[in-house]
Amino acid sequence: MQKKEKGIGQPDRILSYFKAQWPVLLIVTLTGLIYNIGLLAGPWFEGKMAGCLVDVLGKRAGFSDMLALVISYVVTIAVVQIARYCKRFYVRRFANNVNRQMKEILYSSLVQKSQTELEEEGAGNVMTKAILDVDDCVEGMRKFTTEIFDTGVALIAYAGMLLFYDWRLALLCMLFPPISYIVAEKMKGVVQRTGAIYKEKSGALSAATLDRALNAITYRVYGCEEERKAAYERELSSYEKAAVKANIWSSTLPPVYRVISMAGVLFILYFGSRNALGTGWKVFDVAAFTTFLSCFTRLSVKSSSAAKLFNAVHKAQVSWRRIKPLMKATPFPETKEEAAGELVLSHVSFSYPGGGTIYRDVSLQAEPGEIIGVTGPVGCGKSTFGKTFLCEYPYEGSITFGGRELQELTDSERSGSIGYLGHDPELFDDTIRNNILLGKDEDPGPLLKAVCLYQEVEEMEQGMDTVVGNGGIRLSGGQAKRLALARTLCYKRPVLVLDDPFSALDKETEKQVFASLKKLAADSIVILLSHRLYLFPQMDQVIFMEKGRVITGSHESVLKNCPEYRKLYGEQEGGADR
Ligand SMILES: Nc1ncnc2c1ncn2[C@@H]1O[C@H](COP(=O)(O)OP(=O)(O)OP(=O)(O)O)[C@@H](O)[C@H]1O
Repeated sequence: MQKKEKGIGQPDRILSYFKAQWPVLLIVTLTGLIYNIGLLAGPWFEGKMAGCLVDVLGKRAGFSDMLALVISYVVTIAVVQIARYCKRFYVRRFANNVNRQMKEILYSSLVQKSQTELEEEGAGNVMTKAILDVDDCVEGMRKFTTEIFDTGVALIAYAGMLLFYDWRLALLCMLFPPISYIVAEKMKGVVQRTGAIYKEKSGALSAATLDRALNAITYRVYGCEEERKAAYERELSSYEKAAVKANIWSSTLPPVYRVISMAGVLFILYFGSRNALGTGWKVFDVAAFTTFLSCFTRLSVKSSSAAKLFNAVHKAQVSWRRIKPLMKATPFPETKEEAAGELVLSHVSFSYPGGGTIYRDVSLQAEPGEIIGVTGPVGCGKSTFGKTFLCEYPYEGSITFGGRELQELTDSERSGSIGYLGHDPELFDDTIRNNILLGKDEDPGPLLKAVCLYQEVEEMEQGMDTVVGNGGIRLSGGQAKRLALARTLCYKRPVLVLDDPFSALDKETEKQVFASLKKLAADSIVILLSHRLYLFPQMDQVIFMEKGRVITGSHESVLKNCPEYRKLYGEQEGGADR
């Protein structure tokens, strides 16, 4: 059993994730407030110290006054920094928790999509894209949670302090940061456009470089090297021009925005000095003047981070919109005791819509613990037979499991009863651990041992946290197959259909994995589709398929009654081993 979607009322609403994490967010709020209010102490102390320095020089205060101020300043800054550390720690924890919860829900929803849907969309791709979207979405939530304090609260606090000292001067100089936003917003188009052109040119140059490298010999042999070189030079020079343009816009504009945002300093210098001289709107001493100036400088620096916040939120919204339809409260189908039972096939025939019969009249009975080996020549319909249990297309005859007709079960009931491992391992761009556990909270070690992958994973630099790439691209074929088998065993069902899970394994590994399978799936019915036959003597039943004809029985009886099976078995090394 898993602890899934605990505390997530409506997983398709982003607020639910914030609500579920309220204790962590409470700590974030408290430490965030301490940190941000504490930040005000910086300018305040700086002002006080400047004032004290003037007093010390004018002999109105002693060195001990300054020392007391400095010590209080250091202590306050230390407290503020500790609060900042705690806040960041808990924001990270919030993000990790939400990421895990979202992925659990996502995995659960993807696992229950029909095999056809997944195949159409490319299961590995769907998962990889959705996982990246979850990461972006959570990153946006994390930035929002961080920035709401680091930027939002800090801005309010600084603005409050400025208004407190001199509201007219505050309003006047606070006009400039919004002007810098507006200018930045107006210029965004140019920056994005030149950036996009640069990326495009960079892609073209990479393609041209690769082309020259891969086809170097061909170009030389056919004497078109010079021509290719000239074309390459053209790509290179247009890339350089685009890079310079993009860099000019992206690197020169931020200082301009900063200057606009800081323009209020000129007003502070003019009107603040008048205040200090006693001829302005308010009366400032040196401390108040310094505090005001320092506060405004920080406000204007902070205000530039507001753009970061908007960008993060916008990106998160886009990702959320894409994954929202998948974020449904569909708990993983659990294997129920009462679901275990006998599998009975009675006169089952199958043809794809509009096509001829792939196999006909299969009848058999199987008890939990039995392994049924399905084989036959290439293209005989093994995979089709395996997929019949997924009920993507209607079959003729009857297949009952635990007394219930398979095609009358709901999707969720069926996926709770039938586990399926297809030809394609369907791995997604996540860690080995996540590819197996799909959000479950347990140790994947025993499963990796069962599929003889533990040692290899241990030797990888990141171990179980190695990211395998989309479709398991960074693994060998055999590793990918075993990883997918580990996942299937992690989500064991009463009936397990495994389509050639050992095809990329050597004989010795296959034997070991088969032994583990027998042990781990001792209470399931396993339907094992395979080309290789040397393990077939260990099967409880054998199904041999050829040209629509199906022969069932024990290995010995099929061997005796079916010359084609005998021939196939004899041709394989396993036959000789016997
Ligand atoms: N979705 C489909 N629609 C129509 N025909 C299909 C479909 N899938 C498979 N077939 C056909 O069904 C027949 C059996 O294919 P299947 O993949 O089940 O055989 P197989 O024994 O698993 O093949 P292999 O030995 O290559 O693994 C083939 O003639 C194939 O063209």
